[in-house]
Amino acid sequence: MGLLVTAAPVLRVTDADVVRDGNPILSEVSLTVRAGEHWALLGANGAGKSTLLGLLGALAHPTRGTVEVLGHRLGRVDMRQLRSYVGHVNPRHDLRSPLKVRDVVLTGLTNTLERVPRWRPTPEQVATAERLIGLLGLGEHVEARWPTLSQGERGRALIARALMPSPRLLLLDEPATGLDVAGREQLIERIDALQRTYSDLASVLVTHHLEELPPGTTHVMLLRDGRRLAAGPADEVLTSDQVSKCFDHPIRLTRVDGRWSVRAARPAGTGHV
Ligand SMILES: Nc1ncnc2c1ncn2[C@@H]1O[C@H](COP(=O)(O)OP(=O)(O)OP(=O)(O)O)[C@@H](O)[C@H]1O
Repeated sequence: MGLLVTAAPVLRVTDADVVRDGNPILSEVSLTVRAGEHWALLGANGAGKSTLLGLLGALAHPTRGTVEVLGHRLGRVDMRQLRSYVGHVNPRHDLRSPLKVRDVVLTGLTNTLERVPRWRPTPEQVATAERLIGLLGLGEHVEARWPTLSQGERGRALIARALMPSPRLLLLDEPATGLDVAGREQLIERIDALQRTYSDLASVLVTHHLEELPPGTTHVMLLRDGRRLAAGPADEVLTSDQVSKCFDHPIRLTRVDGRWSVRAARPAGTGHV
């Protein structure tokens, strides 16, 4: 354990800029993520969250500055190979064939949408897939076929898939989008369970909804207009004042039982009696 704490950070972004079509999308963003930390990237629509997640997942290079993923500097390393060590959960998983949940999860080992012809998992790999399916609360759906799953079940199956290669880093891009309240709560419960089970795993979750933050969120970065507004331990960064600045709206933030909730702050004298 001690070794891991002092080892190279899982992610290190230093003064990164991203410019697309001449427009600055990210400016001077720095971020260090260490083993066991669970970060949330928060910001309004268009703040640059997905662009930053793309750098962290070795999907794109910064225009300026440096990005190190698992100790490897982007630009000096085979991006495809590096990506296979990062668990990146993309809710837009364009699987067409009716694979069973177990097989979908096993495609995390080949990093493919479909099962690779003639590739056969070992009994240990099948056991790992089934254990992860259980951890994500899908034990009763091991044999279920992809098209029959609800959106929430698919999302959780994709997290199990991303965990198959035992990544040190898990990236979650708006995992609760489109879920009803039960689906969202089941997702959060399962993310919480996996963060407790894999204590060295680091994660970065992108969202614009503070209600979606798992209670184990340790750190937060607030992005506004492509710039880092604040970053650090969750309880220091998530104040009504800073979140109001981030979303450019007066917001009152509360935390109950580890979960956050927000509502618009009303000017004094306008509340209901
Ligand atoms: N390839 C591109 N060319 C030009 N502009 C782009 C490109 N990609 C993204 N942008 C712009 O960069 C800004 C940040 O986009 P990004 O998707 O990173 O934001 P986001 O915070 O994830 O937003 P959302 O919450 O809406 O998903 C947006 O204004 C977007 O229109």
